[in-house]
Amino acid sequence: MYLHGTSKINTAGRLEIGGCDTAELAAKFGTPLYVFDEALIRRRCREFVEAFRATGFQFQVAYASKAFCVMAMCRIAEEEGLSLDVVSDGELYTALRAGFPADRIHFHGNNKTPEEIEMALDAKIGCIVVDNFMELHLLNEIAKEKGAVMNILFRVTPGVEAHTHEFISTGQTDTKFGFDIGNGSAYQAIREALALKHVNILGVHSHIGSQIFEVDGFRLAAERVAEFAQTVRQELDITFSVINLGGGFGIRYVEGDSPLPLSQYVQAITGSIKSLFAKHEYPLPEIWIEPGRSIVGDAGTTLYTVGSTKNIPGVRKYVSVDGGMTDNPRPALYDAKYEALLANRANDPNEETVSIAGKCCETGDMLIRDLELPATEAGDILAVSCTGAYNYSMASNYNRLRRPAVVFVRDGEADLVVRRETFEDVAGKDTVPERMRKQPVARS
Ligand SMILES: Cc1ncc(COP(=O)(O)O)c(C=O)c1O
Ligand SMILES: N[C@@H](CCCC[NH3+])C(=O)O
Repeated sequence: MYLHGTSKINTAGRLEIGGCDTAELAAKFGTPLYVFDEALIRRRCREFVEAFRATGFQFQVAYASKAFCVMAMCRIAEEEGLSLDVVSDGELYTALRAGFPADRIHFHGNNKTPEEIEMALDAKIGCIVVDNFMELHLLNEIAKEKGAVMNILFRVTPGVEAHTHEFISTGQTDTKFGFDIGNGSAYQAIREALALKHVNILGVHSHIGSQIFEVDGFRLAAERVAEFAQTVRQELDITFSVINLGGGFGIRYVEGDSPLPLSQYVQAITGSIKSLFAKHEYPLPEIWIEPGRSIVGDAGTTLYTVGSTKNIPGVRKYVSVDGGMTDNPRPALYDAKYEALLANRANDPNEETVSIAGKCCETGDMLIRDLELPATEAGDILAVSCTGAYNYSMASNYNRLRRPAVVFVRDGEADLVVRRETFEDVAGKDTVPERMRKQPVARS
C-alpha cells in the first residue's frame, strides 16, 4: 500500500498515521474507523491556495463538502481560507453550525427546494449556483418576498466529455445538471435573469466531472466558457466577474493512477482563462474552483477488524471485515479500486492473495479483489487507504449497520470528530403505529 501524508510503518511494525499507532486507534475507538490525517488535509488546501496566489488572479477555492461534510472539516476549510460548496440544506446546516462564514458558502444542486432557497437567503450565503429555469424564477420570487438580492452563478454544461467513469462525468450535453451552452439554454437563462431584480449575476460555473487526471478537459471547458462570456458581453452587455471551473482533480488510489500535482491543474485553468480573456480584451474575472476529493481523499484511511474467512480452493479466498459497502459504497457503485495492508503486522511478508469482503448481505459487497496480504487471522486490523472522499459522506445504514466513528489524527493526538452511531441512532427514529404494538403480556 502506498503511504500517503504522515502515514508510515513504525518501529513496532504497525501502520502509524499522524503519529498515532493505528492498532491502538482501533482498540480505543473500535472498528470500522475512519482515520483522517489532518496535516495532509491542510497540506492539500495550502497547495491550492499557494498555486492560485502565484498566478495573481483573484480566486476562491471552495471545498466541495459533499466529499466529506462534518463540522470539524468545515472548521479546517475555514482556517485554511477556503470557501465552501454545499448541495443541500443538510450540508448548509452543518456548515453554519460549524460557524463557517455564510458569505463564503456557495449553494449547488439541480433541484433545490423552496425551503433550501429560503434557508440560503436567510443565512445570507455568498452565492447560489442556479441550475435551471424553474429555480431562477423561484429564487427571484423568494428573494423578492424577503427584500433580498442573491448573487448567482449559472451552472452551464460546456459539452465536454471528461475521461472518467460515466456516472461521475457531468460536463457533457446529456446530463441532469445545468444549462447547455451549445443549445442556447445558457444564453436564454442569462437573458431571463436580466429582467429579474432580485438576482445579481456574477458569472458562470462549469464542472466537467470527477477523478480527472488530465488538464485538457479543463482547458476545453475554459475555452467554451470564455467564448460564451464574450458572446454574452457583446450581445447582452453583461460582463462576468466570476468564472468557476468546478472540481474533479484526480487522486492516486492505486498504483497506475497518475494524478497531476494540484498546482498544474490550477496553472492550466488560470493560464487558459488568462489567454482566452485577454484575446477578447475581457477584464480578467475572479477564478473559483471546487475541489472535494483532492482535498480529503488521500487523507482518509479506514480501519477494519478481520473476521471470518472462506477459502474456495482454486477459486478465491474471501477475508471478511466488519464493514463494507455501508462505509465505502464506491467499489460496488463505480468498481473503484483500493489498496490495503495489515495495520498491526505491516512488515510481515505477503503470503497469499485474498479478496476483502464486507459484511452486508449482498454479493457485490466486496471492497478489494485480489489483494496480496500476509496470512490473516481473525482480529487483525486491515487498513484501506484513500477513503477520505465519498466514503463517510456516502455511508448508509444498510442491514442496519451503525455508521463508524471518525477521528482526526495529528502530532500523536487523535480527536473524535464524529462518534460511532448507536442502536438508538439506527432504530430510535422508528415508530410503531398503535395498532401494531404488542399487547402488554398479562400476568397471571
Ligand atoms: C458541482 C460540483 N463541484 C465540485 C465537485 C467536487 O468534485 P471532486 O470531489 O471530484 O473534486 C463535484 C463532484 O463531482 C460537483 O458536482
Ligand atoms: N461520489 C462520486 C463522485 C461524485 C462527485 C459529485 N458530483 C465518487 O465517489 O467518486
